[in-house]
Amino acid sequence: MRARRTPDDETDEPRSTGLRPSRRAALVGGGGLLAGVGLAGGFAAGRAVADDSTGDDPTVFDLHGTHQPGIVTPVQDRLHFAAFDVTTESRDELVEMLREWTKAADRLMHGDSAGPIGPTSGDYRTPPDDTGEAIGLPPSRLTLTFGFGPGLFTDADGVDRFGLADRRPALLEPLPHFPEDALDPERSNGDLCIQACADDPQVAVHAIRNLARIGFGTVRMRWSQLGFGKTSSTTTGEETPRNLFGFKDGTMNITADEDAELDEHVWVGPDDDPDAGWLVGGSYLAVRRINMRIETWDRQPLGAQEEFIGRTKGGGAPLSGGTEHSQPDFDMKGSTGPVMPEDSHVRLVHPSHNGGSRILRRGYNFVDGSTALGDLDAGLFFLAYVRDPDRQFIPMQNAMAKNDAMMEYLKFTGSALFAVPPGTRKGEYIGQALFT
Ligand SMILES: C=CC1=C(C)c2cc3[nH]c(cc4nc(cc5[nH]c(cc1n2)c(C)c5CCC(=O)O)C(CCC(=O)O)=C4C)c(C)c3C=C
Ligand SMILES: [Fe+2]
Repeated sequence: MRARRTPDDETDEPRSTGLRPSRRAALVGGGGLLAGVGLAGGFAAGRAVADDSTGDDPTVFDLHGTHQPGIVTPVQDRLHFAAFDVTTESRDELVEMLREWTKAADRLMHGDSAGPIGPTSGDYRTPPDDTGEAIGLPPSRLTLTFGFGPGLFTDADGVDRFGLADRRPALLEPLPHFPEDALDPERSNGDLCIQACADDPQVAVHAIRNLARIGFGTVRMRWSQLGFGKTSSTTTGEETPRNLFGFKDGTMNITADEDAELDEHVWVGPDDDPDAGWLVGGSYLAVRRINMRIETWDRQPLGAQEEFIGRTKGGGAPLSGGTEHSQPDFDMKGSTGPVMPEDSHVRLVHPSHNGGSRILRRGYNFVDGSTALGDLDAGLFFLAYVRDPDRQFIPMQNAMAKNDAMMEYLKFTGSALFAVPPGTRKGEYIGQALFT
């Protein structure tokens, strides 16, 4: 077994050898696999279901498969999400970058350096092909999920940038401006996106940073968002996580074992869009950066907080009774009206009030420092995978924006929609079917 590399080791290896330093190899057998990264809870979750992790190592997910990782694979606790603008005008350069991203993503998810040389080997006169901050860190269940925004197909003037316009999915339109949106253009939209999730934030940040480095000259990062504390899960049998309002979030999420529900609500089907056959087996990702006015929320009585949500704060049961996973009874009458208030969140977004629609949520809490007024710049970075944004996400968001009592405590500051291609087959590059 290799010992962990330290700066002092560097003189042991001749430079420019092309030896491939593996972050993982540096740890396996070194007694340090789990050390210091707080993985215990995440591991249990990862093992609870048949997941897409590769081989015997539950900390490694496979880039290759029917669907991209990072959608139904068990939700890790940390996020770095990045949206990019494509700056090149060359389709060949764009494709070449996707090839390079594919190779790097595969390496990174295995806990290897982003490039074959690594952060501390190679020619002294050239920049390393990995930035180094993940040396010694395990793969940490890193998943990298890639999406294509509307602007990749046609620009704001309708110009077909890369000969892809006739393959643009009909549903891939920028999200509309919803009532009460207060969007920051610098936190919205983008031609490409990468969702990096991992058990260790440094691993997620390292992945985004290196993919951005590889894309230099072809793409420019438009905005990015860090998240901590998942607000939903895709696995059963684990404690439901909580959002920054203190409520259990993700109780009724679609889980990885619900194959029929995933086919109905998440994966794009073969007959969905004749122009977008390349997207079959993929999905659409709706992104919303939602600031939560937590200081004001914290001054609301417990009973009012529960009425805003429609669930109890402690156990997460519907206000109509039962336990966390009981279905709400929307007809149950209280002394002043329905026990599940007409303007409560779960009533408005429940499938029975949305034509049977469900969505796969994969959001994260965020805190980005504080505002000039002394409030936390905090909230929920909402990520949802859907088969049809027009029928699923948009009506739900509209119902919420117009009628949800919780809106008083929310401010929507970022928004984007991406088409997420299906999984990458071995030997292919991410999204290849779009370009061939
Ligand atoms: C447009 C979709 C949704 C947005 C935006 C949204 C924001 C948001 N949600 C919470 C807190 C909770 N949401 C809960 C359930 C829930 N939320 C949505 C959709 C959006 N939420 C759905 C589809 C559901 C599930 C409904 C169901 O099937 O019953 C819950 C309850 C627990 C749970 O089921 O997950 C909470 C709590 C916040 C704070 C928020 C914006 C910041
Ligand atoms: Fe919600």
